[in-house]
This record gives sequence, C-alpha cells and structure tokens, in this order.
Amino acid sequence: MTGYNLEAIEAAPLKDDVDIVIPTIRSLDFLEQWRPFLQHYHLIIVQDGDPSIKIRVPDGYDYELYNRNDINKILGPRASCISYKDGGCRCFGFMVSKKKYIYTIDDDCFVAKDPSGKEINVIAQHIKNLETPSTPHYFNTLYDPFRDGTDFVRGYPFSLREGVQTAISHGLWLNIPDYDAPTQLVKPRERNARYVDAVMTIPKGVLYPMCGMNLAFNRELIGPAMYFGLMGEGQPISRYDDMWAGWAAKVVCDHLGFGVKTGLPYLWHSKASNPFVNLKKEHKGLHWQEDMVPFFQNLRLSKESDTAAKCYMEISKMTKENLTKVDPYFENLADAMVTWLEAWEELNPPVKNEACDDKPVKKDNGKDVKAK
Ligand SMILES: O=c1ccn([C@@H]2O[C@H](COP(=O)(O)OP(=O)(O)O[C@H]3OC[C@H](O)[C@H](O)[C@H]3O)[C@@H](O)[C@H]2O)c(=O)[nH]1
Ligand SMILES: [Mn+2]
Repeated sequence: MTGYNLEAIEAAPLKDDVDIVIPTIRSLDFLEQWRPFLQHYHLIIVQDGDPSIKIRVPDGYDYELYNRNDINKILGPRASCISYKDGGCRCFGFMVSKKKYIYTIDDDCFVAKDPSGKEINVIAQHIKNLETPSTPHYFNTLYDPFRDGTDFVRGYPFSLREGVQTAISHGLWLNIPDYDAPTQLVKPRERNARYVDAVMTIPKGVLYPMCGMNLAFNRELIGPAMYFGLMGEGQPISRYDDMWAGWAAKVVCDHLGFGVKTGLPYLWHSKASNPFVNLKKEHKGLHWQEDMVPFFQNLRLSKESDTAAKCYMEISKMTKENLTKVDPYFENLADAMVTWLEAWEELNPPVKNEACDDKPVKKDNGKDVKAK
C-alpha cells in the first residue's frame, strides 16, 4: 500500500494554496455552475481583447481581474511577452499568483459527471494527482498506483516505488474534444463520450500535447517553464500556446526529475470554436510542429540547469539556435521567453534567507525594507 491518506486530500481542497486562472474574451457566466467546487478559491481572471469592455464576475467569488491595460501597467515594456487575442494570455495569471498550485480552466468548460452520475470535483482530483508521486521511470500497467484500490503490479522494482514529485496534472474533456482544425473540419459532429477511469504518468523522455483547458500544476516546481508563448494578434501563429508550454515543461520536468500525469479529472467542454477560424490561426503550427516536436525530443539540458528558470533560459537559447531556420518568428519567441523569465523574476523575487543575509533587500521611500 502506498500509505497516502487520499481521503484527507479529498476532504482538504487546499483552498489557500490554489489560484484558479481563467483567460476570457467572452463571459464568466460559466462560473455559476462551478460554485460548489470553485467558489471557495481565489480567481485570477485574465481579460483578453478590448480592455474597455467590462467583464461581469458572478457574485460571491473572490477574484482579481487583469485586462490589457493592467498587464501593460504592471509589466511595462515586458508586457510584450504576453499574447494578445490568444488564450495564452493566461500565463500572466501564473506569474502574478503567489500560490503553490495553479488550476487553469477555459470559460466554456462546465462540470462533468462520472459514469455513476456524480458531479466531478476537478480541483480535488487535480490536487490528489499533484500531491501524490508520479512514476516516469517505469510504467505501471495498472496506471496510477497511488489511487485507492490499486497498487504497483508484480515486477515493479521496489527501488522505484517511491516515485517522484508531480509537477503537472493534465485533465481531459467530455463532449467537445481538443481537436485541431483539420480534424474538427472532417469530424464536425464527433463528441467524446468515453470516460476512462485512469490517471497515468507520462513516461520520462516522452512528450505530449498539453491542453490548457483543464490543467493544474505546481508553480514552485515548474512555474517559470509554463510560458504560453507569443501567439495571437501580431504573431504568425495562434492556438499553440499550451502546446509550446507543454513541450518545454515536460523536457524541464524530465531533466529536474519531476512527473507529469494525464487522465482524470474530466470536465464538460461545451463550445466548439470555429474550425475555419481555427485553421487560419493554427495552420503554421500544423507545419511547424513537425520541427518543434523533434527539437524538444532531441533537446538535452546541462547539469548546471538545476532550476526551472535556468532550464527555460537554456531552452530559449536553443530555440533561437535551432528553430530560427524554420521561421524568423522563433527568434522573437526566444527573446520573449527571456522577457518572460525577467518578468517572472521581477514579480517573484527569490526569497532571501534573512538568517544569513540581513542586508536590506530594497529601498522604499528612502527607508531600507527587509524581504517579507
Ligand atoms: O483570443 C482569445 C481566444 C480565446 N480566449 C480564451 O481562451 C480559452 C479558449 O478559447 P476557446 O474555447 O475559444 O478555444 P478552444 O479551441 O476551445 O480551446 C483550445 O484551443 C485554444 C487554447 O489553447 C485552449 O486552451 C484550448 O483548449 C477561453 O477561455 C477563451 O475565452 C482568449 O482569452 N483570447
Ligand atoms: Mn473551448
């Protein structure tokens, strides 16, 4: 038995350790249905598009809302690294959060039911996924051994059963699946009705197409690598925001010894975005992914890169060196990755250990103030 008290995790949803990040260019009415599960969490809403439009947040939610003007004010010139007119703007919410865990969800996602008809508490399942180890070094054929009612199977080395810390929990979707535009065009009526009761670790060295629709991660482990790229207006590509983040973050997790899980929880994805519009937005990505994926598959990070930020800086350098030949866009993206890291560092300064360093850390109105 793994000895993890999963019931305790289910009962204690860690509400003070999680921020819910929602990118929106539409409406937040979908939050009405999520009240039983999300109302006791703090929301970080990233409003995309025209900042003069007032977005209504349903009563009873505790939130902070940032529109484009706010992003520009907070980041100054560094705001250039945050996408405009693309769901990738959500990563600004990852940066301003101070919590250990992030859960990000799209505004056209609703509560799904499991086969027994019970409503799925996505947060509780994501927390369970993140609070229990991953097994990237050897595949357990009964899937996640840390779930109730299952375990490591015969032939699983005991030396590997401790597992590794889980950095990312990738949930799935009933109804409208996250298909690319060509697939949506040829299968416009396809709906995902298949509920697979499984959580599995994505093996080390294997990439996966991370979807930002129902996603949770440990900010402290992998935050700096969860940059959703430079997409949308003014860029040659859109709708590859989460893919870029997913490939980079998986390489960083493999390098640093963290795990990534996919599977439960499911949510109900309601809105099929327009496949013709999507095709226009993502068509370069359909070509470039044939280069981007091998780039990440062959990427090797140095042992000096011992934090997510250092790994990400290295990936930025290698993006510029290896992908600019595919398209000059990647030079801009590589620069934006550095800008992202600088902005992250500015908003999340490394905590100084006052015990061994009582030098003042910054001046404020002429007075010296200590790190909080
Ligand atoms: O310009 C924009 C467009 C959208 N958003 C917000 O992003 C979320 C996803 O948008 P949407 O539901 O229209 O796209 P999908 O095709 O269903 O989403 C997938 O593809 C795009 C993203 O990668 C997404 O994560 C995938 O699931 C939604 O909250 C929109 O309001 C935006 O902020 N700006
Ligand atoms: Mn959607």
